[in-house]
Amino acid sequence: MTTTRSIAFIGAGSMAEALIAGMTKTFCHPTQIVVTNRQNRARLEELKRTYGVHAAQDAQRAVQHADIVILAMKPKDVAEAMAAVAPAIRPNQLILSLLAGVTTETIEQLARRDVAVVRAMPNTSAAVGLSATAIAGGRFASEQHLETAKQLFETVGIVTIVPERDLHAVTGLSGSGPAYVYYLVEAMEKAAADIGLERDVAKTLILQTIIGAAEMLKASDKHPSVLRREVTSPGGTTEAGIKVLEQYRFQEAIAACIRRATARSEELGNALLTAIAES
Ligand SMILES: NC(=O)C1=CN([C@@H]2O[C@H](COP(=O)(O)OP(=O)(O)OC[C@H]3O[C@@H](n4cnc5c(N)ncnc54)[C@H](OP(=O)(O)O)[C@@H]3O)[C@@H](O)[C@H]2O)C=CC1
Ligand SMILES: O=C(O)[C@@H]1CCC=N1
Repeated sequence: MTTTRSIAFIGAGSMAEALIAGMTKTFCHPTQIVVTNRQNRARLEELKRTYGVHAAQDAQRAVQHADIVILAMKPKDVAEAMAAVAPAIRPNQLILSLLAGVTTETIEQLARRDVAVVRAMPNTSAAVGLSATAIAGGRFASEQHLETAKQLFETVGIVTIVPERDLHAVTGLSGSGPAYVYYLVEAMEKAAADIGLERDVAKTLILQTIIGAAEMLKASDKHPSVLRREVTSPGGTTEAGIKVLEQYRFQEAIAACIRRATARSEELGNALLTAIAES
């Protein structure tokens, strides 16, 4: 654990909290972190109480004293947030952005300085230390900046470094990915109720089925389609069930979903650029 870094969060929502929970275990001491937001003072106090971090209302001051500035507001709010803190940004800082769709170039532009920016796409499983995070460096980010970002995100799961052009796809795949799994679980729970299973029993069975399948995928070298076939006895129940999924074009629906989420990431970045150009 380093003793020299100080970290300012601009935005104190669910992703900020998930990161703080991980970072304060091995990356830094809670007192090295200061959290800021737009207006919700009670939320800052809550984070202060829970994790022992500092809470501040003056974001510019928080940024002035930080080595790492973490942007954790929604993409639509970043221009306003950066306008408030840009005067305090120094060239030797690292700006770490969690924002879906927003490029490092846009962040550099909003910072009004040649500053190191690393764009990251974690997911909400960071809250339990199991995020799948991808990161990419901007024009002024060095190997060392990427390494620092990697270490930071490793406190909440696994980290892979990708070219920035891949981050829209990563966002559509693993950034939004937990929601797809939850949607499947919702569907399974509804189906279980329809076929008359008691709610708690169904919930336990579904959860263990998901965990078991995920562990199998992790432990085995086999392709998912092979693992699927191993469940599927000829003329059995699985075959009958999968045929229905095929009739409903399940795999096509998933592919379209991920493509659309990927395109939406690009749209969020472009919408911000338009808003900046018009302001
Ligand atoms: N949720 C997810 O699954 C994931 C989200 N992301 C990205 O992480 C970012 C944060 O998402 P999430 O934590 O879900 O968002 P939340 O809505 O939970 O939190 C947003 C935070 O931003 C603050 N904020 C808004 N405007 C400003 C401003 N002008 N200045 C300072 N702070 C501001 C809000 O403060 P206040 O309450 O006071 O308005 C709030 O604390 C997003 O950009 C998203 O794309 C990335 C990966 C996964
Ligand atoms: O839905 C969103 O825009 C954010 C980014 C990835 C997950 N949640």
